[in-house]
Amino acid sequence: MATLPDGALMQRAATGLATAVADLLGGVYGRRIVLLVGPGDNGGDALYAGGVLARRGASVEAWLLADTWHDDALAALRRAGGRTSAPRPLRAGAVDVVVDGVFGIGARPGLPPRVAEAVIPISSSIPFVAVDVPSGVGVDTGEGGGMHLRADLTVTFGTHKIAHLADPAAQACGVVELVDIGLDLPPAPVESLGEADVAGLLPRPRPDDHKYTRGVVGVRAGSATYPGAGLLAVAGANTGLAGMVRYVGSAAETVKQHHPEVVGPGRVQAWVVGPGTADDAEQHLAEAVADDVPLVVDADALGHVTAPLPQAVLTPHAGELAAMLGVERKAVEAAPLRHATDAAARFGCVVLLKGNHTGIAGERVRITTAGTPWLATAGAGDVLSGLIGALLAAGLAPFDAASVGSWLHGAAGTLASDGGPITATDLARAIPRVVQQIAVRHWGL
Ligand SMILES: NC(=O)C1=CN([C@@H]2O[C@H](COP(=O)(O)OP(=O)(O)OC[C@H]3O[C@@H](n4cnc5c(N)ncnc54)[C@H](OP(=O)(O)O)[C@@H]3O)[C@@H](O)[C@H]2O)[C@@H](O)CC1
Ligand SMILES: [K+]
Repeated sequence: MATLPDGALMQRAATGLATAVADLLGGVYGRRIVLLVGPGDNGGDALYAGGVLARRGASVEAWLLADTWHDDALAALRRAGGRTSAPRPLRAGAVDVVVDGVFGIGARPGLPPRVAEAVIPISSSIPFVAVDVPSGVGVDTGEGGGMHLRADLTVTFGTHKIAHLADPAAQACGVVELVDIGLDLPPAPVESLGEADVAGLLPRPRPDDHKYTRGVVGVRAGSATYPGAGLLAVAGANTGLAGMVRYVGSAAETVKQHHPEVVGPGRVQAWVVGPGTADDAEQHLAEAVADDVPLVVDADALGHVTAPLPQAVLTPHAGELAAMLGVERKAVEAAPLRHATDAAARFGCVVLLKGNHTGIAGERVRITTAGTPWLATAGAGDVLSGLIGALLAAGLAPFDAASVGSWLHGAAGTLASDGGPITATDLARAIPRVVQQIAVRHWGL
């Protein structure tokens, strides 16, 4: 900022914001726009963007929701023909868009009563565009906590903030659009893999490979009561990413019928332990740990993790993590990243907390944004643990195996779903197709 003329970054931000609003509205002339304006530069961005839109023929009114505001930005809006007005209830169709410029990266979580009173009587059918973040969310934690606004589109600047990635705040952002304002940024404490990152991390078979050099993954899952969990964990492991899959458990007959290439007990480079193992979970976990290879611990086996497991990836959902940490499920859901990080420190390993945006805590934090809400279906977690096990067996470090596995799982869900419902079996079948698309796009095969 020191090297740029005063206000240059804000002008870039406001121009990007105005363009995004115009795109959303499909035009500017004659559109009716309300700006919710707070005391800081976030309100300044909204006011400057309002000025740009007013010049292009929009009717722009600013609701000043704090005792102070960005003076120069308000003057610019006025010069362009915009006006200020008092908050009023807005019925459906009363205006075309509301722009939330109340608080940005300077926000404390929660909303003052004056803002809440202005916003509550606005019809939920009017589109909201958040400037930088929906006001009131925990910008640097993704935690929801108190009251906050929700957006259909969030226009952010320079880089994504944790609130755009981590639930529950991420769910309040709608579609997130990043405007490049030319910042030079340090390494991020939280990362989100994209397809090219996954392409760089995925194990790639070499010409001199054979099945054993590509890694063998062992699956300890399923029981007489839950043979399906064993089958689905095997389906996730048996997607071609490792050289071979072994199965150990009481669903061996069913597994053999569905997966003729899967073999029985023997040496493995990684274990998957837990899905559907019921009463056998503790013994399976003890035997897998005794092998001293990396392992995925899921479902029934999670309750038997008491000591640190340095080579493990734990894959709980919110309820399982709550039980492991002795807290309420609600507490985990309100602050998933914090609880995953706590668990990673406590159990000395990588913790992958499943959710809308899955969080992976290890040496750093990664958040998976790939996926679809259709993935919330029985057995999808079993497929994920099998898949991560295969990546461990293929030689990825636990943190990479968990985050790459989670990304592939999300992408396979999206591909299989194509906008409609899916089963865990559809999901597993789509994994090789996702890998094939990555290979074609990024490896030049
Ligand atoms: N930096 C950059 O690179 C660029 C930044 N840009 C833009 O600037 C934005 C950041 O602006 P900002 O720093 O002025 O803070 P902002 O969020 O507007 O508000 C702070 C004010 O709100 C108040 N307040 C906060 N929470 C509150 C609450 N819950 N309840 C009540 N009051 C609360 C807070 O009060 P205080 O905490 O001081 O008591 C303070 O007065 C950023 O998001 C982006 O839009 C771009 O233009 C380009 C480049
Ligand atoms: K905002």
